Amino acid sequence: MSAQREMKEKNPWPVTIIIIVIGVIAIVALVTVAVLQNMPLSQKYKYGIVLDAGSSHTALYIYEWPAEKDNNTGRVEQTHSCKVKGPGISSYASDPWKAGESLKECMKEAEMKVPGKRHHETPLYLGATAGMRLLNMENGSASDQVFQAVEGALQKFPFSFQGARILSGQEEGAFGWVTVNYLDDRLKQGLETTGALDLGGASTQISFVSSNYNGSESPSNSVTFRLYGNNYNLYTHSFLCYGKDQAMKLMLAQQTKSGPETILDPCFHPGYNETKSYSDLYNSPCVSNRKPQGAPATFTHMGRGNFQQCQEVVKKVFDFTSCKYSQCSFNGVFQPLLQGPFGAFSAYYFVMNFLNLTNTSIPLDAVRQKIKDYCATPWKQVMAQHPDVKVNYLQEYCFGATYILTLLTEGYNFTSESYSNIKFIKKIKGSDAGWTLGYMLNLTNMIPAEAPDTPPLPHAGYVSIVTLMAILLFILFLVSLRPLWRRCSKHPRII
Ligand SMILES: Nc1ncnc2c1ncn2[C@@H]1O[C@H](COP(=O)(O)OP(=O)(O)O)[C@@H](O)[C@H]1O
Ligand SMILES: [Ca+2]
Repeated sequence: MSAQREMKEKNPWPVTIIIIVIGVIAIVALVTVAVLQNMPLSQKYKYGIVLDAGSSHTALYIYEWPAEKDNNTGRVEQTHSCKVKGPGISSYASDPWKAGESLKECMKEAEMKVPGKRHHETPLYLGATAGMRLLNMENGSASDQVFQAVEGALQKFPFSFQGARILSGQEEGAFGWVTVNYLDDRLKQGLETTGALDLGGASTQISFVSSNYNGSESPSNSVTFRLYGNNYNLYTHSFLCYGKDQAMKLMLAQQTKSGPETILDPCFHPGYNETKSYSDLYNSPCVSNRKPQGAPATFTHMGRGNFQQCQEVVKKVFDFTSCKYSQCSFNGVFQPLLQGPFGAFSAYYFVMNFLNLTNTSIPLDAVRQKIKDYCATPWKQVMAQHPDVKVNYLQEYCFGATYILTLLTEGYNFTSESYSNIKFIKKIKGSDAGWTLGYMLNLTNMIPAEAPDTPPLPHAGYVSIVTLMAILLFILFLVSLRPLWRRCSKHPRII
């Protein structure tokens, strides 16, 4: 026996150490291969841009999602938004090119925010809502010119421009509903959905799933979706002219039927006093046919600040007289039984948030009392208490809150009980509630009709199990060597 061999036989530890080292290397290699092979690919992002051309203003939203997850969704997030300066594009009817110009600043911002190498593949959409619907009704060629100007401006940017168009009221309602439920992760999990209430300036939408509605009664209010393997039969309706700003015109038209020189308006604060022009008030198709004959050029708009009386005037803008269906909301429009939780956004949120009334567990009577007190507050005092709020918004919160309450309770039939099912929201998980995200998800086919195949284990679970198994195998291996070691220690000279 050589001296070296003798050494090994005397001392088995070098062999054991080698076995352990090889074992550890094998485990590390096995786990590393398992982890790398199954790791989600490195996170590259894709982008999409949507311009919401509303009646009162335009906003740009940038969305981002992991590149390899186009079809697995639940992962699209809003990363940036930009508010276009100036009014909505429909206000540029007499100067269309300015509508295009107005978008440039936000578009430049988008160029900075989206990584350069993604510019060409980033889809860019512009959707216009009720402001352009009204302009199109009133003056089709002016609306075409505004679109030409806007398209011309957007095409100059390096994104993949997919067109500018007017959304139908149904699309606006349905995509708002998709957005809310997508962000809440309700679609993928097949959970009970949330209804969507959107209050714009020129129109308002209500959309929800009701189990007693299958679309057969009033099919024009029905939108069906198959999303992640679930069928949805959505009820949706958009009321043109019932957005906050046009509803105010309806309310003022109610009070200026006879063409008076002065009105004492219960929906404005006491001490409010402005001279307004009849032609401005009656400039929209929502009221143009009601313009009083022989009215003076202007009227003095004075505030009375009386919530109850304001509610009476506001009620008159809704027609509750006829319904040819089993049940209606107002203006003869079918509405099934309200069901489930609701998310109320856009002007619903702005107004209720201003009045600290977003908490819907406050009883309706207390909400009414708060609005009553607010409306009765003298205009001077209101202005002094809110020096940073734009006067244009400030003067309208009394009317806005009264209108919201009347629309919800008298219009849509929310009760003191079901009122608490409403949540006034601005954002969900960092993304604005509104139709834009749903619109983009739909146009990029990002919500699959069928549920995507998901691996039986999440990545972290998979890695843990592989690691645990490898360690267990190795321990088993060491244990199987135990008789060998025992022999070594009893007869250290013989292996
Ligand atoms: N800070 C705010 N306070 C009150 N109202 C607001 C505020 N910001 C926006 N709004 C209102 O929200 C509404 C938004 O409507 P918009 O989306 O432009 O119209 P539409 O959806 O009918 O085309 C407008 O009535 C606007 O006055
Ligand atoms: Ca809107």
